[in-house]
Amino acid sequence: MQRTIDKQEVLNVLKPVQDPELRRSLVEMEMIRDIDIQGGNVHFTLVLTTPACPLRDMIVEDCKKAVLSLDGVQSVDIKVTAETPRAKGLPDRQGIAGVKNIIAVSSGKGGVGKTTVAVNVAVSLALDGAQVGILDADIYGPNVPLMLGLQGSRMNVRHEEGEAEIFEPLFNYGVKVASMGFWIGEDQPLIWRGPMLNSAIRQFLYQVDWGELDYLIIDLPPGTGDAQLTLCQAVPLAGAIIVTTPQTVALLDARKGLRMFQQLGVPVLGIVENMSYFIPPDLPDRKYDIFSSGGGERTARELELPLLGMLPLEMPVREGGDRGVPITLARADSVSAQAFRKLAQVIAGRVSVAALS
Ligand SMILES: Nc1ncnc2c1ncn2[C@@H]1O[C@H](COP(=O)(O)OP(=O)(O)OP(=O)(O)O)[C@@H](O)[C@H]1O
Repeated sequence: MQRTIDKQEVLNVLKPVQDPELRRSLVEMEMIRDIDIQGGNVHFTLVLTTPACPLRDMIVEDCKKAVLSLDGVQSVDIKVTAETPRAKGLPDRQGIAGVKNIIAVSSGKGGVGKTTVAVNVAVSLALDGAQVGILDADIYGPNVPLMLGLQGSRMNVRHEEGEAEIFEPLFNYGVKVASMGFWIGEDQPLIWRGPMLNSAIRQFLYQVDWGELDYLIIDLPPGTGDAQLTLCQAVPLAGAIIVTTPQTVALLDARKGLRMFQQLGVPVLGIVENMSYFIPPDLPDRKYDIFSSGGGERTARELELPLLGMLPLEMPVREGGDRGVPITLARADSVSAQAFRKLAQVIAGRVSVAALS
């Protein structure tokens, strides 16, 4: 005879199961919902804190194991969904309605792959099911349109009675995109001066019709100038990421960036080391440390920041960027694509931890 299992029993065995990153009980965080029991078959919904949860499989396995330990349970069916929490941020900053987490991607100097990281992280989050936007604030060289296959596009502007102009973002590969390049033309050199720059950036933050977003990625210009200051002071950032390469000079630039964010009260999520090692196209199983190894780890240690990921230098990354098809889509099984997917999940995990702690 089948024993009757009740919901409370299921909740009781699930109580000790924790989200390993948040280190809190799934039950206490109300991540277990809609329990339905049909004889020995238990169904429920697991609501994660990000669609890009890095530990999703592990959490599902832990839940299954716990419920199967209950006497009389024959099968466990778990539907996994996600509700991304909203970043806290300082009270004097004005959030963007509908946008839960704003993440700035920065670098101390140009050419380290900041835009490549921003674009591939955005696409990776979208591939995991998140609602994602990217704001190209790199006014001195807006490369996001090129890398997302939107070169030459223009943003539509809506004028509503008595309202400010509203810009409609473009959309490609699951990502909403706004770029200075859609406005001024990618090849038009522009000299931005303080107040003009300030108002352009504010328009891009608050007058783009972003809709509902789990993550808005901002590709900052390199360095620590006016644009970075304006942005960091305007919106409540969930966090900033500093992209570096392994050379020792990069450490100095990274430190400057870190200081700026700290002074502005912006949490730094960690360091991303790009071009960590080289994978030759004809020998994809080989790895060469061209810039000396361990630079990113050393930088992260010295700055007391986590190293969020190490990305290889691989030709298809540049080719994908130039062709407007990010490596995460163009060569989804490549080492680089896998590294970007993992990086995006690590970032999403950190953002959730920060929002809920
Ligand atoms: N991991 C990588 N492997 C191969 N090529 C890469 C990698 N990362 C970036 N690149 C290439 O290096 C060049 C510079 O990258 P990117 O434009 O992303 O840098 P950036 O830091 O945003 O530069 P800037 O801010 O000066 O515009 C691009 O051609 C890009 O395709």
